[in-house]
Amino acid sequence: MTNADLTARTATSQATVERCLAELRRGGAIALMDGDDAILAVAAENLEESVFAWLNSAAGTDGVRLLLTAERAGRLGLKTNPADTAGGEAVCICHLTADLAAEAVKGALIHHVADPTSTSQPAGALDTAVLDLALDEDPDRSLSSNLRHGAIDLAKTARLLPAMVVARVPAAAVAYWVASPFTMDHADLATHRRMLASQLRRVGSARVPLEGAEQTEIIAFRPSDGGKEHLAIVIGRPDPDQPVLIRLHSECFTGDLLGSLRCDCGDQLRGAIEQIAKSGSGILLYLAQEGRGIGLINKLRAYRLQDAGADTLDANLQLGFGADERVYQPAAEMLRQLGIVAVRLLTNNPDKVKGLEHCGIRVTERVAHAFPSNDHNARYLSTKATRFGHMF
Ligand SMILES: Nc1nc2c(ncn2[C@@H]2O[C@H](COP(=O)(O)OP(=O)(O)OP(=O)(O)O)[C@@H](O)[C@H]2O)c(=O)[nH]1
Ligand SMILES: [Zn+2]
Repeated sequence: MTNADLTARTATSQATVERCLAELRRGGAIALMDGDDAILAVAAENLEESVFAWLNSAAGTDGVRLLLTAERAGRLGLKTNPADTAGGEAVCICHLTADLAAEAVKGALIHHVADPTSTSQPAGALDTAVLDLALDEDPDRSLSSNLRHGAIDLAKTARLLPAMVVARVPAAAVAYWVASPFTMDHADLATHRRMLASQLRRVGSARVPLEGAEQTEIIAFRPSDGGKEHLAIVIGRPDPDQPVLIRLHSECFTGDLLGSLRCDCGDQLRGAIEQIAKSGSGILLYLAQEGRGIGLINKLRAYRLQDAGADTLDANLQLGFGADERVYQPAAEMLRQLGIVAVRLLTNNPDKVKGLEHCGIRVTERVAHAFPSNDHNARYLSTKATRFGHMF
C-alpha cells in the first residue's frame, strides 16, 4: 500500500469514527468490530425503549449486556469478574435478562446505573433492581478486551457517560443490523485519538488587544476531526531562543466566563494574562478540555455528586471517568508549531509539567500560580493539594 493509499484509508476511517461518535450522542446504535466478533452499541444515557427492543432482538439468546467501568460497578455494589479485568482498566459486564431488561428500560434502571445523578425514579426500587443485575460469570461469553474498552472509550470520546448497552453479533451479520457509515473497527479509535492530538491545523488569527495586555494575538488551531479549536493567546513577542513563559489553561465555562466561585479558573485565567504581560511576553494556551477532559455536562454531574458529599476526584470516579482525562499532546503540538521547545510553566499541577515533558517540550521552571480561596472553592483547592499533589 502506498503512503497516499494509507492516508486515504486513514481519512475514511476517521470520518467513520466521527459519524459513529455523533450517532452515539444522538441516541443511535453503532457497530464495533474486532476480527470475527462485533457488538452493536448504544450509549446507556441515551437509550430509548425502541432502541433497546431492537438490541434485544439482535442479541438473541445471548442477551443484551451493559458495560460499565469497574469503578462505577463497584459503587453500585457489583463485584468485578476477573475475566472482565484482563487488558488494563477494568470494564465490567452485566447481563440484562429479557424480563429484567424490559422492566429496566421502563423503570429507568439503565439510566440510573449509568448516571449516579439521575433523579428519574425513587432510589429504593432501583437499588433493588441494580442488585439483580447478573455479572458475566462465564469466561467463554466474555467480550474481547478490544470490544469492552473500545465501547467505553467511544463513550468518553463522545463526552458521554462511560456506560454502554451492547448486543454481541458475529462480524458477518453486522451489515444486516447497522449501515456501513456507522460500522467501525476498534483500532480506528486509537488512530483517531492520535490524529486528534497531533494533527492540528492553524486556521485563523487576529490581533485582539486585552485589558492590561494590548499587544495580544489570538491564534486558533483546529483538530483533525473538525472539533472544538484550541487557542494560543500570544502576548508580546516571545523569543523562541529563550524558555517562554507559558500557561496551559483548560477551558472552564463556569469559572472563565461566568465567574463561578466553585473553582479558581477565572482568577487563574486573568492572573496569567496579567503576569505574562507584566513579564514582557509569553503565551496562554486555552485548551478545549472542559472539566478536566470530561466535558461541561459531566462536570455539572460531578458538581451534583460533590454537593452530595464526594470530593472532586471521587465525583469523577463515581461517574466512571478517571480522575483527570486530559492529554497534553495538543498543547505540545501548538507550542511546536509556534516554534517553542522550552518553557517556564505557570502551574501548581505536577502532571502538567510531566505531561508536557513527556510530549517533548522542555520545562525549565515551574512558576507557582495560586490565588486566594473563597468559601465555595476552599475544599476543591485542598483536594487538589492532598489528592492530586498540587503544589500550593
Ligand atoms: N471534572 C471536574 N472538572 C473540574 C472541576 N472543577 C474544575 N474543573 C475543571 O478543571 C480544569 C482546571 O484546569 P486548570 O486550572 O487548567 O488545571 P489544574 O489542574 O487546576 O492545574 P493548575 O495549572 O495548577 O491550575 C478545568 O477544565 C475546569 O473545568 C470539578 O469539580 N470536576
Ligand atoms: Zn473552573
